[in-house]
Amino acid sequence: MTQRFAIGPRETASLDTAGLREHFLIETLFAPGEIRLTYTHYDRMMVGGVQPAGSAVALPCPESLKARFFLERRELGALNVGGPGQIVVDGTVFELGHQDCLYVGRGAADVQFRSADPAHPAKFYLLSAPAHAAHPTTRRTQAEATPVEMGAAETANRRTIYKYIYAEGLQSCQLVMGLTQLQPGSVWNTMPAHTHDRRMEAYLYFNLPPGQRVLHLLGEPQDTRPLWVSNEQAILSPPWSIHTGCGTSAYAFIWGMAGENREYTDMDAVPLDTLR
Ligand SMILES: O=C[C@H](O)[C@@H](O)CC(=O)C(=O)O
Ligand SMILES: [Zn+2]
Repeated sequence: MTQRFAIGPRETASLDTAGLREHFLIETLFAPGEIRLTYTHYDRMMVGGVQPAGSAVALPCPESLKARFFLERRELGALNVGGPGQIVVDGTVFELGHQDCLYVGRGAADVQFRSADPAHPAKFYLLSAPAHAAHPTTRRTQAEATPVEMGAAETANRRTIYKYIYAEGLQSCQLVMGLTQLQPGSVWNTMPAHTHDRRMEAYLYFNLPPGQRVLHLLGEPQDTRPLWVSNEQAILSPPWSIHTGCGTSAYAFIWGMAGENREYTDMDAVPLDTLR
């Protein structure tokens, strides 16, 4: 498990490209047969990926958690961006197709990830936050995640938003999680940009065609920095930072948050003409 310390706007503004990438980019989330976890000190959110191959991969309990099992004091959101798979929680099997989501509540002692077909593996993107209560382990399929259309072709940001874990959806302590798919020809996400200093956020960019990239923007609204991101890489967004991006083609991303509340609409929009 790797670790990322929380840094503030002043240190961020002094970083060069390599420094920005070291702090805010997670380059590899998916490797065959492996689970990869990054412990961030932004709201203690853990960001990870697991790509089961021929056999099941268990959710480990890293020593640094000082816990008896991973979810002893945590909750987990898992969203499948690969082929069909299963998550087995204390013996109960949940089938997860492409872009289906499972919320796993505090207290689950044994969590196993499986691919239905190792030749077309499942890829579960994982977010985990500290939890003070046990909410039921529940699946929400993409079909159940009521799509909302946003943006317009004229501003190159027509996109569909699917919400899974949030105040009106799957219940959690802190976690908020969903997916945004850009329409063909649209390239801008989350524009106008916003902050929400009550919550950190992480993005996993995916569904990016080979050779295409996303130029992600972070930083304080009046002091922004670019970060070039490839398919299936994740970025961390501190609570004080904007998080927006422009692709060289359409793409999708999973957004996830932890912090003070679970209201999807709690965002402080930044007027476009004030961005620097
Ligand atoms: O706080 C909310 C998050 O930044 C995302 O949900 C934004 C997003 O998916 C979009 O506008 O496309
Ligand atoms: Zn946001």
